[in-house]
Amino acid sequence: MNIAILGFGTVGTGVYKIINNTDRQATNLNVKKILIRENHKINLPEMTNDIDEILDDIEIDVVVEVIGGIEPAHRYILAALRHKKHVITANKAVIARYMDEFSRVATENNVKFYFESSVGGGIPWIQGLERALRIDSIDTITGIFNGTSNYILDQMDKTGREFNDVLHNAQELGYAEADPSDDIDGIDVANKLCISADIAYDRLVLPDDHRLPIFGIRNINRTDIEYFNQQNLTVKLLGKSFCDGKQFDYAVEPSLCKASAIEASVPDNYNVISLHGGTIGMLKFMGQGAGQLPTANAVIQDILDIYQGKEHLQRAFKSSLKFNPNLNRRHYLIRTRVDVVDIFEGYQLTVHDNYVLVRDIPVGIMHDLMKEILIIDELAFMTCVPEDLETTN
Ligand SMILES: NC(=O)C1=CN([C@@H]2O[C@H](COP(=O)(O)OP(=O)(O)OC[C@H]3O[C@@H](n4cnc5c(N)ncnc54)[C@H](OP(=O)(O)O)[C@@H]3O)[C@@H](O)[C@H]2O)C=CC1
Ligand SMILES: N[C@@H](CC=O)C(=O)O
Repeated sequence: MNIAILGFGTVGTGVYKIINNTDRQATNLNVKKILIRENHKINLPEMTNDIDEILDDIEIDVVVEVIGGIEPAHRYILAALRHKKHVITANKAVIARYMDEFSRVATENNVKFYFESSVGGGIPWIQGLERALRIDSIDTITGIFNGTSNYILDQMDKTGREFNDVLHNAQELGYAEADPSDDIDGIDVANKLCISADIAYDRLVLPDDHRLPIFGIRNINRTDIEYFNQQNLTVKLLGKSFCDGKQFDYAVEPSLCKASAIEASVPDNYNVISLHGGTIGMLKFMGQGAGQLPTANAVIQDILDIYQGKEHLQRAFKSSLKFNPNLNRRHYLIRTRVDVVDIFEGYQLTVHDNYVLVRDIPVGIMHDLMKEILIIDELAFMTCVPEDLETTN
């Protein structure tokens, strides 16, 4: 099979390396063309600056889009599908926005659009989710979906280093997005949770929906982490969605995990993503959620699925499930210099050192109120607290 790689950065280079160095099934694959930016120097025979050279090459079967971002990735993916080429992409930002359009155009042109690497890097999460859906409805999707933020929190916890210092490391290791704000503000998790919910619920959940509760780890500091540690708790950035058959919710938020929770001990750039289905119960998928070779590995698994004629699930996005950001209520710890008594009028508040515990508040309302607090105190931080935690008494 002849392949074109669009974008020769961390993941694109990884795909090229694995294909050219394996003695297993990927020996049936050949990288024929690599698209690089117009102003970049051509230093490999496969390289070109001209997308049309790839689109018009009838020998190219598969286009791997790993440029990232929305445009021109969106345009190139559509053009490749319309030129009857299968498309594989790791680009969750563009998939989360255009999953329905890509799926429809792929079907119209009788080609495949696969994206295993877009959620959970090297973890076979999409495949696992699709398999689970053959039997069960999924009522829970939850987990650590971002390698960069997990690496930052884990390193801050283990080494006591500062946030920016560790973020810089994550960038050097190839984990972070071109704009790392996406990693630390929860946007990347939001994109991945949208893709997962699209598949699980057969309903499009668009990341631009301003009602989605999304809060990242930008404001966490070492003192927060030390305080949580004293209580034997570990903070993780989680994506969460629950469905009761008629409605679903959705949240991206820092969450405290007890030492006994699997999530608490997920290290470095690893992710753990869970689903719950009626007959299978809870299923957890763990592996490296970011990084060159694990991500490239998942890209190549998709190519091999096409090579072997393996069909992935097709969704029509026809479900009438309603989004309700306040479907669930949780407890939250907030660190802020703002007097929050009036803001949380009607809710039970307890002061714990520099933190205020708000009990039993609907998730969507909590996120909306936190936006108000951030206008006055831009360094404020909040985290969800386990329901049965003793300190909440
Ligand atoms: N890194 C990871 O661990 C993972 C990444 N992903 C996703 O994979 C995609 C690629 O990520 P990654 O490889 O890390 O990103 P990089 O920034 O390392 O690579 C992207 C490459 O594409 C190039 N590029 C940008 N625009 C164009 C263009 N118009 N034409 C040709 N080349 C272009 C960039 O060049 P330049 O440097 O000059 O901008 C860069 O070389 C992203 O969507 C990311 O979200 C998914 C899972 C894991
Ligand atoms: N920046 C992302 C890369 C993989 O999706 C992450 O850190 O998880």
